[in-house]
Amino acid sequence: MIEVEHLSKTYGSTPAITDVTFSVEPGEILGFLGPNGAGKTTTMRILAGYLPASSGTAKIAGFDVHENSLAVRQRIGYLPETPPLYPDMTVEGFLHFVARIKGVSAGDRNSKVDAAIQRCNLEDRRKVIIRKLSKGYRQRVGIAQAIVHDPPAIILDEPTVGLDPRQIIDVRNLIKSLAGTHTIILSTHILPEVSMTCSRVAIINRGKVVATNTPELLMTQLTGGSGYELEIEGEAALAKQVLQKVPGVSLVESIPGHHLPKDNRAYLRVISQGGREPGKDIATTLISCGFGLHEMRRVSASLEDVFLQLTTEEKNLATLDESAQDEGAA
Ligand SMILES: Nc1ncnc2c1ncn2[C@@H]1O[C@H](COP(=O)(O)OP(=O)(O)OP(=O)(O)O)[C@@H](O)[C@H]1O
Repeated sequence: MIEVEHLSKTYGSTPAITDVTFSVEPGEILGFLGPNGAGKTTTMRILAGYLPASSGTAKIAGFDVHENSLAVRQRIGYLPETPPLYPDMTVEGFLHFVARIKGVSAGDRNSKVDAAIQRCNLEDRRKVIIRKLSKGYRQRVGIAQAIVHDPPAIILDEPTVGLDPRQIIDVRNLIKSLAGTHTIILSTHILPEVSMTCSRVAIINRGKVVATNTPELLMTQLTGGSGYELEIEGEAALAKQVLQKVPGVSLVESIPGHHLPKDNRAYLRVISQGGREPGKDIATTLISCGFGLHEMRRVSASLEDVFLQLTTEEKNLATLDESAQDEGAA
């Protein structure tokens, strides 16, 4: 439904995205995950037809976003980072207006607006002026305007930013309820958003897609599904340096919330490379370098570990990409 191939965008001489390739199957929710400045908004805007790419192609339902932008706009709903709302209109009035400009016929407008209002739980606010709505409700109106013409594809750019925890849950549930009947691409820098909402994830870093897969398979592939938590005696920074050199170790990080400088203890998480079991070498290296080892246990790696690893290391991670795997299997 959404096919992006070798997409690049340069602002002046600054590359924002480089050779971005991914696809989203019908009914799927793809999480487009990356840190600030990774290139998420740039990609979303190109897909929505608001920004021309410097090179490469993007197609939605078979239509090129650049060459057939009108056909594409009829088939997508787009929620930018800041929802495009008219604050002096009522919710209902605004959705009628959007339905009209999106080409919904006069005869269909009432039923489409009602359906969007119902889907986004806006029944009790339909007559309210938008400027009087809370941020959470405005976001729902933003999603309602994206789906009012019932497009097959929906593009959501950071849909839960600035919402309180309750509103975040509501908006995530709403997005999940749209899957199956819609194809969704959702950009976010928030990890739990991806594991809770998305069936697949593309991780983007510094303008490049560094991995694409289901959240579960990404974790397994990258880490072999395992890591180790350590309680050691000695200086954390030094221990990290030493452990990073152990063969089979991919990432060493401090465990947040554990900081007891008084007794000279450090709490570290070590993530192994896929299929490697460096536990024995970790223990012997620590002991031979004079660290005390008070505890060492195996833990499953989290998506957070994967994300950190992919976005903090300068590695060639192309082998983690599904397409690269397919090629390998062929
Ligand atoms: N209009 C612009 N002119 C010049 N550079 C830009 C412009 N828009 C974005 N950039 C740069 O392109 C890169 C990608 O930005 P983009 O907004 O796409 O990232 P993002 O992943 O959406 O980040 P965030 O989560 O902070 O919104 C950044 O380095 C940014 O500074």
